[in-house]
Amino acid sequence: MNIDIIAVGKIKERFFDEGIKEYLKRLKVYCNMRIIEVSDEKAPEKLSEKERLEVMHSEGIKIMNKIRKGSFIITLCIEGKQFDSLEFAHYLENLSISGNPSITFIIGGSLGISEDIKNLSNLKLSFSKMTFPHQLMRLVLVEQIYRVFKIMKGEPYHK
Ligand SMILES: C[S@@+](CC[C@H](N)C(=O)[O-])C[C@H]1O[C@@H](n2cnc3c(N)ncnc32)[C@H](O)[C@@H]1O
Repeated sequence: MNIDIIAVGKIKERFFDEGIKEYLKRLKVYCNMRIIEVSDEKAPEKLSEKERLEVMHSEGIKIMNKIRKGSFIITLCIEGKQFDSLEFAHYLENLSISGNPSITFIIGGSLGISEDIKNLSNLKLSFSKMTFPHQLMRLVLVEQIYRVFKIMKGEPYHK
C-alpha cells in the first residue's frame, strides 16, 4: 500500500522527530510511506481573520500540488469523523481492497487547514475534539497507521 502524509511545517522538537522515525522504520515492512513536508507561510503572531484565511489558502495550494493523482485523500481536522482503532483499521483495509492506488493523509499547520483542502477530501478524520500541535499529530498518525497494520495482520500489539 502506498501511503503519503502531506504535512505543513517542519518537525522541530527532537522527541517528536525520534518517535516519528521509529514508527516509519517499523512501518517499512507493511507499506510504502512517504512524508512530504510543505513549508508553512511566514505570518505575524497576530492575524486578522482575512490574513489567516490567506495563509491557509497559500498553504493549501502547496498541499494540492503534492497530492498523488487518484489518491484517496484523508484530511485531519478536529470536526471530522471519529473512529476507534478497530474501525479505522477496517476502513483502511476496505480502501486497500477496493484498489485505491494510494492514500494521502493531510495535516495542517499551526493555523489549521483551508476549506478548499477539506472540500476536496474523501474523508475528514478527527482524533478527538481537542486540538493537538501539528508535530504531535504527525506522531499520533504514524502510530495509528502502524496499529492499523498490526490489527490487519492479526499481529499482537493492539489490545
Ligand atoms: C495546531 S492544529 C491547527 C489548529 C487550528 N486552530 C484548527 O482549528 O485547525 C494543526 C493541525 O493538526 C491537525 N489536528 C490537530 N488536532 C486534531 C484533532 N483533534 N483531530 C484531527 N486533526 C487534528 C489538523 O490537521 C490541524 O490542521
